[in-house]
Amino acid sequence: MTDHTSVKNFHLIDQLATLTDHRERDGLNMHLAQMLMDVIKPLSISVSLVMSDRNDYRWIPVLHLRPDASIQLRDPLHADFLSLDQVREGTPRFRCLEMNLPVAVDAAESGATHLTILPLFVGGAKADSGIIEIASSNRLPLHELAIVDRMLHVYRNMHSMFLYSERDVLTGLANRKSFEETFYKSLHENPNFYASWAKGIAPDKNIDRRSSETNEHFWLAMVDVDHFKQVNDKYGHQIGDEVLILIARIMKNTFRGYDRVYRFGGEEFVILMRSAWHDTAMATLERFRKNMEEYLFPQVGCITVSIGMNIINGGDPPDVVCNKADQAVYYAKRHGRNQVCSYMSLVENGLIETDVKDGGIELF
Ligand SMILES: Nc1nc2c(ncn2[C@@H]2O[C@H](COP(=O)(O)OP(=O)(O)OP(=O)(O)O)[C@@H](O)[C@H]2O)c(=O)[nH]1
Repeated sequence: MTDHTSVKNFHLIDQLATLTDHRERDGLNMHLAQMLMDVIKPLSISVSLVMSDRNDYRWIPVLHLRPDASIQLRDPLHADFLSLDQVREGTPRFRCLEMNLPVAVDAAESGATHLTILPLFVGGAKADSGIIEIASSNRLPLHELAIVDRMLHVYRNMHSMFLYSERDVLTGLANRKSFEETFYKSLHENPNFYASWAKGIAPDKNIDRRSSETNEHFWLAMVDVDHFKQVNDKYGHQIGDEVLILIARIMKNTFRGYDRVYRFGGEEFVILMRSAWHDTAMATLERFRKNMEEYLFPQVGCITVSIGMNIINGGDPPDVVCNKADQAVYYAKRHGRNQVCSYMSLVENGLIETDVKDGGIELF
């Protein structure tokens, strides 16, 4: 082996080793793209993920890397869903996902450059899938494709390891551990929002009248299943578990693909959602409450939920926002269950007292 070859091999192994240094999923896409840029030296590398809202599947470009290091990073939580390109059958990207294989698009078809499209994960064309696109002057030679394939192999292993640690084992929803990270991320990646959060600006109680679609807010809802102990006591723990799995499914079908749904533990769930208006956030939660009420759970029949919601604003750390939503849940439980209560409205109407200060500022 020549010195040159061993230096190259060492470099490759070093790149892979640093990929496994990551302790969080964030940054993994960028590291993969940088690694491929370094080894293959293409014109550009892009990563796009599939987002879904019920049966509407769209591409969200999350990363674009060129040798001059100009990059673009986007988090699906902030995407304007309807402005994204739809996933269309028959396109090279779709074929790549469908076949789970690399697809080469010649310069004549794609414009000035050759494109090599590879599936980011294995599992076909559905939500949570994605592609990596490599633009090059010439078709990628087989030995380079083999390198990309092996790097993707390591990437996928790392990715599924992170995914496993972020998931609730029973329902497959995100777990409590991943909540805090997303909570802060959602604030950081929305400059207007973060500016007011960092300054500790109190939420505007007229928010439902003043907000516009371009000025969206984040809302947190806590969901607690009503009389769940009775389900366990009457039908057994296994049926109780099945009910929790079905509730998670109803939640996934009710909320939009870019809303985040968590199981905090037991029969408690949390939703982190985006909406410009207090009333539309309430209406979405009301739709979920109704879907629950109308669903007939096998053996058990009807199960209802009590929901408390609150805006994320005014410098509240996650535990304070959760605490306020929890107070609204408590109110719902004490006043008949099977209802959605807004912390803001309850405080405004004098139905509960603000016992939590927001970064030293009294809200109302
Ligand atoms: N099957 C199952 N049950 C669970 C799980 N985690 C917690 N539970 C049960 O959830 C029940 C929660 O009961 P409580 O906190 O008394 O509340 P509840 O019966 O829903 O009553 P309200 O909240 O007042 O409407 C307990 O019986 C727990 O054992 C789980 O993973 N699986």
